[in-house]
Amino acid sequence: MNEALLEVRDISVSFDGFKAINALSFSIAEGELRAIIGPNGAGKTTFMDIVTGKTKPDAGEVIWGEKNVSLLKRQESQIARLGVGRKFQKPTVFEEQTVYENLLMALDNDRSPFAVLFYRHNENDNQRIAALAEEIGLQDHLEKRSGDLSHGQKQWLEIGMLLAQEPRLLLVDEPAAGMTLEERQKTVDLLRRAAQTRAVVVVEHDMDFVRNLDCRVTVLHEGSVLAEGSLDHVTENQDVIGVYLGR
Ligand SMILES: Nc1ncnc2c1ncn2[C@@H]1O[C@H](COP(=O)(O)OP(=O)(O)OP(=O)(O)O)[C@@H](O)[C@H]1O
Repeated sequence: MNEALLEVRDISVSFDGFKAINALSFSIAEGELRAIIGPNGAGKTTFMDIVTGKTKPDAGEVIWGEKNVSLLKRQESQIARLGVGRKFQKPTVFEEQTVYENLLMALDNDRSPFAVLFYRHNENDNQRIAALAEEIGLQDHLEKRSGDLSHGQKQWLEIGMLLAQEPRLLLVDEPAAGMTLEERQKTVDLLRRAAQTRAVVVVEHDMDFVRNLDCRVTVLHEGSVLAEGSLDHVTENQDVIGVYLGR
């Protein structure tokens, strides 16, 4: 019986002989908020690529959910349907559409082609969109063209679009990049709120942001876990200090 929502076991991957991920093992619990930090090239993005099926490791296992499903045998689209959502660094909202329309498109409505043909906005969708907009702090911008949103607001909209699909695990890559201080604080609040009902894994370089997330931190270095625990705990670790100061 596997109690973790996601477990990576002893995974390795090499690119042209260079080990980007080296016997990496760790797990994420259901509903957990986790930050992953580490210097450039530590393997953070490659880890996300492996979980989402974009990159297949040379060795190891990636185990998902209470049924211990192996994600390595699944394609990217199947992994997304199993409940893994990924937020890339650059926002990719539909700029010409309003906030409302972007959220509507993202709703995971199971409609037959026939139903789509006769689709009318229904009260249920409207309520879900209102709740999502509230969750991402865009409730007063529903009719705004998405291209006119600030960088931070676009990022929140994209997070909202991912939440619309009700993932059990949300992977977020460097959300603080390019944000104002105020936007960062709102993003921290948003991610902490999101993690109340699902697991959220945040890759981030900004240490103030990570501190404000106030969650367990995993430090990656050369494709393995170097340290894990609270931010205070890992920043006192001599190996971590050495790596960050460029030993
Ligand atoms: N497709 C690829 N082909 C060759 N090398 C790659 C590939 N993807 C990643 N790498 C290398 O693997 C190592 C790990 O990269 P990765 O992007 O996962 O690190 P990271 O921790 O996300 O770094 P950063 O903080 O800079 O985003 C790097 O040395 C990178 O150059």
